[in-house]
Amino acid sequence: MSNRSTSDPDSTLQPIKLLWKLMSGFRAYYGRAIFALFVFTLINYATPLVGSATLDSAFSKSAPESPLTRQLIAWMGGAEFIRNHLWFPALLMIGLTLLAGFFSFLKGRFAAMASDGIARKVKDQLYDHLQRLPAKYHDRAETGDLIQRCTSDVETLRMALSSQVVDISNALLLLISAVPIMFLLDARMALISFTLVGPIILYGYFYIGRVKHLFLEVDEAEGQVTRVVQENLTGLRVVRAFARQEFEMKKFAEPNKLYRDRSLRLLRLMSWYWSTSDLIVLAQQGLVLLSGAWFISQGSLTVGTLFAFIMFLNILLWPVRQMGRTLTDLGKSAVALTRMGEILSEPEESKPPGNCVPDGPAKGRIEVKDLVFSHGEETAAINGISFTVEPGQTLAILGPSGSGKSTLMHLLLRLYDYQSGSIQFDDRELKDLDRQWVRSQFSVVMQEPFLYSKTIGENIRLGREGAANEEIQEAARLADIHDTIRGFPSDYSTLVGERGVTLSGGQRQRVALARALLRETPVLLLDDALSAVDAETEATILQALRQRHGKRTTLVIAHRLSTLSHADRVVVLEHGKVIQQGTHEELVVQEGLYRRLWTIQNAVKAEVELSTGDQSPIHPISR
Ligand SMILES: Nc1ncnc2c1ncn2[C@@H]1O[C@H](COP(=O)(O)OP(=O)(O)OP(=O)(O)O)[C@@H](O)[C@H]1O
Repeated sequence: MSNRSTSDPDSTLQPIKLLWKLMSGFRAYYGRAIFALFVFTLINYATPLVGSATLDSAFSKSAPESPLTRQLIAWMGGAEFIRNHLWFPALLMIGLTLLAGFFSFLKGRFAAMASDGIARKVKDQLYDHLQRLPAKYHDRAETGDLIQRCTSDVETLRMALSSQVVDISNALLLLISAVPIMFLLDARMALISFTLVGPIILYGYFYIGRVKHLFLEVDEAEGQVTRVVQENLTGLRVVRAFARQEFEMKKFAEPNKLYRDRSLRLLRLMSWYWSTSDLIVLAQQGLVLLSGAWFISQGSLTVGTLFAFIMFLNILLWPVRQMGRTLTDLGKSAVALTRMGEILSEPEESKPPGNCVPDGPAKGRIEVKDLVFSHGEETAAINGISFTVEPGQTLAILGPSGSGKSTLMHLLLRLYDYQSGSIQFDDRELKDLDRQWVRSQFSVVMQEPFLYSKTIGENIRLGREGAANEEIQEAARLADIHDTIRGFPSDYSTLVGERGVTLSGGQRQRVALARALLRETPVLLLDDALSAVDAETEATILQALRQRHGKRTTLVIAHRLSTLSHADRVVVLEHGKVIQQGTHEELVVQEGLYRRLWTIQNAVKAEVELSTGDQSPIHPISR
């Protein structure tokens, strides 16, 4: 995250603190919303007071006891004038209601401007921060859960900020301002009116406190549903191929049921809350009505004052009763905020101040010495590897599955930092070099290349922004994919993915290779990058790469010896250790894994040639 310091890596930001921070830049909008709310509240109170003054002027012979009502009658032209011009208070009340509506609109508008702005900002920050988190974080994070935090949790927060913040201010403002006005009107009635307000608020507070944990549980259950759907959609083909639909449906039914059960439980508890608080509100209104009627019959209260109290209660009790729901939603928002805070408080990929950015491009010399790295507690994935690659040389890396080949590539890219030993890049320790600079010196084709839902041309251009079309085509030619692209309906403008062509595994690898070749960095890393390409195409690509030999350092991981045999040097890994090292010619005469693989692959080749009668080499195993 750009504006978050990395100095407090372990602190999980408190929701309130985080919210305050997120609100920066938008607090003025809230100020305006609260001002509009204040005016709205004042007008809201004026309407019943005008009604009360009108009723007392029309029906009461004597002047009302309340000095507030007397003053209001005087402002409105006196009891006589009001009695003879009833249209005037009617118009006044309509005007006041319209004005209240206008300020209510302003309040909503400013609050929405603030909440939408904050939601956008927090989404940007989350996205930005996720880009900067280390590979280790993404290794253990669940994608579905992250998506939920960045979408529905942000939406929960947005809703809270657009309505709940204003609702709470509204209720507080109403309560604070109602007390003096109601006491000025009639102290006895004011006391009676507030009898049950305290219990309503306390009841809401304690009830919500007790069911709060359920909000988190419902949220977690929703997260599980998202996770299962996301996993299922990602692996849809595997599910179909293994006829696992039945199993997947059961797998989905479980979290779905859990979500339903928890939501229902929450709903049940909340409906208890709502009905009970409704009962208290009704009891409060009944109490005011009954005591008002009693005081009127005793001649100690005017009809106008009772009217004003009934109106006040209507204005006051609704938001006070609503406090329960507002607190409920605030509980949800606090959970959502905490979940977002957990992401935002994750430390970014470290950027030690000592890391340097050398001038100009690297030469591409790599010297690895006694390198040790483990992903966690388990045995080291890289366990004391040493080798050297001179600038422009090609190093091939071979080894059984799980021997640490990809991990080695990831260490070179500084996706992880090694625990001991050293990697010298152009005679400087890799750990002392700026990560971004290191990555800018490497082009990489990963084991499972990722292409965006863009056009093929745009996907290749990602290698170098601003590359000319001719350069893109040249890279595609080198990767032997140019003719295939030409055959697509829209050439290089053909979309990849759901809305366009579905590329085969080999085609994807070649597009990714073209992207890496376009980058023209001092080092090229190919992590099993041609595994899905047929042998003939592979030979063509290797031939093209050989012609560029010496221009850039190349590290190539592969299982086919045909891919590896042209390398200047081959390193054979097993269990994270180098078990053999040398040129193809040296290794092929040495006892060991390389020779065994060589024999097996040659035997297979010979068998294929025999069965097809084809005497030409399938692919150039020897140089
Ligand atoms: N992100 C990770 N977290 C934990 N362990 C990992 C991670 N990535 C790899 N490993 C473990 O590290 C070891 C080396 O894995 P690596 O992917 O480097 O092997 P590889 O030689 O590239 O295998 P393959 O040829 O199958 O791609 C394996 O035991 C693997 O389980």
